[in-house]
Amino acid sequence: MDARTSVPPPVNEPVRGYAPGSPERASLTARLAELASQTVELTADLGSQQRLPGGAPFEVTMPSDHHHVLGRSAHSTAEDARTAVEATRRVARDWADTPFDERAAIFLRAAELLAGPWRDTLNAATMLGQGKTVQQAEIDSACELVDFLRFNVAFAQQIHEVQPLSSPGVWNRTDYRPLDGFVYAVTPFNFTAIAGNLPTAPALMGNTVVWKPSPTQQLSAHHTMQLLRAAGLPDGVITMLPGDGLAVSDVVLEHPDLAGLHFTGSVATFQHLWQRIGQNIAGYRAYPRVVGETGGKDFVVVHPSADVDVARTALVRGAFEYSGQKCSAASRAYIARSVWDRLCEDLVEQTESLAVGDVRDLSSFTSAVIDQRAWSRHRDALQRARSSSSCQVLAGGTVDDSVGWYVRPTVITSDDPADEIFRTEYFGPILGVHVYPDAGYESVLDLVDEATPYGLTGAVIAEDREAVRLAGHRLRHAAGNFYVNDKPTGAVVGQQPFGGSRASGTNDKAGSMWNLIRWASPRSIKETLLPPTTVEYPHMGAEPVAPGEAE
Ligand SMILES: NC(=O)c1ccc[n+]([C@@H]2O[C@H](COP(=O)([O-])OP(=O)(O)OC[C@H]3O[C@@H](n4cnc5c(N)ncnc54)[C@H](O)[C@@H]3O)[C@@H](O)[C@H]2O)c1
Ligand SMILES: N[C@@H](CCC=O)C(=O)O
Repeated sequence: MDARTSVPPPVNEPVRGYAPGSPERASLTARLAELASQTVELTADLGSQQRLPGGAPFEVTMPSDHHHVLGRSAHSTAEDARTAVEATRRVARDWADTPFDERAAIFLRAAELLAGPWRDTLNAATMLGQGKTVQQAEIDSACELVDFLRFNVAFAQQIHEVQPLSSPGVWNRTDYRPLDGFVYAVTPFNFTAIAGNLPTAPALMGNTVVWKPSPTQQLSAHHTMQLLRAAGLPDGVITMLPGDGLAVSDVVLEHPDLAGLHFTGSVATFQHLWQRIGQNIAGYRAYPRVVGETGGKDFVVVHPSADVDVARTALVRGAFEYSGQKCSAASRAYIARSVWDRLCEDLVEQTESLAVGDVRDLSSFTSAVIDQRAWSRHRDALQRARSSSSCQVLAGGTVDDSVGWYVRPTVITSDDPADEIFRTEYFGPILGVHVYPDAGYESVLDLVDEATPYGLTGAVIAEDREAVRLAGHRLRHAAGNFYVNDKPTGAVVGQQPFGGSRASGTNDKAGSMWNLIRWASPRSIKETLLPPTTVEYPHMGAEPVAPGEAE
């Protein structure tokens, strides 16, 4: 149990604008040029040693210029995984015994370093390596990660403050122990903040962590690890294994000390990892906690009363920022006929005019998709849509891989609400639109609810209060993050705790105390201050003798 002081009240990190002529733009541009001119060795972090893993090599390239190599790494082998697990196990007890305040101070320092001197490095690495524009990098690798680091400390303190009642003569306490083993954090390519949060949240709660980032996020993962070290994170508390994770999972998921999986990525990968844990369930010392946030097919419902400009902005930003590579991206829209008649032309024109280009050109609205696999998936989806009699490509629809993995922001309408554009998570810049008759609002809400197995994010655009209420009610389980008159993306830590249910995940809400509690195993302690010294209870005594009654 830790003695506790109070932690600094968290505030959200302000988003910088990077306007032409601003000092932040000059300093970021210089760092972009530096990182772009280097080829970094992207090592594994195995506690006391940082070295390349022993498996097949791979390169991290720029999505917007795929001939440009930013870093070289290698896939981690089973032997690397064993070394990483042993490194975390060696320090587990010391870390668990480190007072909360001291653990918290490391992550608070990391937040300040990132908000200040490390900001350009993480932003530049995220822009170059993951194809984010400056705005998208800033809200992710700077602000959201700073927020996770700051707010989690405050949430952890809130958890520690939840203590039981004590009756007279007794002192009851809850000891928020770390889990009885290590946590496996497996993270996606698309958010540097998520990749940073998944290992640090369990570590803050006193756990040690084996972190397996996505190969396409390895450049910013490398810098995140360096940042944590600069903030004072001891060797082995978080170990990091680059690569595809196949050999790593063979070791980690079979290890008796596996105490938790903290995952974000696709449904298929999550279900595969959970199945493997299930298969080995009798082989663990304690039942592993499984937390996973996965895919989405996120909706925007536009009511006849909607403001057309609000709808257009929510659709374009929601669907095409970061080329739709957010689990929260708007990828299916249901638009009332009367609104569509006024919206269609502007939506198409605005989509066609979006600047799509190299992330180093700060005037780009968005850039390329992450890699060849994503690019091919979009090429095939667009070919299918073009040849389908029920689909009409209204904007975009073209791809180009000559320099980068480019897919133009695309709007496709279909009369068939069962078409795959309304059901499949392409994870890219394709927005499916279904136009419904104005009188069909209630039935369209049922359609939205039932069309996909997901339940991540969604939005309703309406001026009519009853329409908003109805959507909120009918779509209660269709989205874990529900937006009214806004895009369905851009959740802010501490303001809109993030996560969905159904196929979209376990809904443990990253950036909230509900997530952190999953990384604690509470122990109830009862201390009796004046303990009893006799066995008998009052009911066992002899009946009192009535006055005058013979004994
Ligand atoms: N709900 C959310 O909060 C959220 C946030 C971001 C991304 N996502 C989802 O993530 C997906 C996109 O990310 P992605 O392409 O990186 O997902 P992915 O499932 O392909 O990969 C996720 C991670 O799993 C790893 N992985 C795959 N197989 C593995 C194995 N056998 N053992 C160990 N690791 C393994 C990958 O290398 C990567 O690190 C989309 O479906 C998106 O919706 C969800
Ligand atoms: N939290 C992010 C999405 C994360 C998924 O990729 C948002 O709200 O847009």
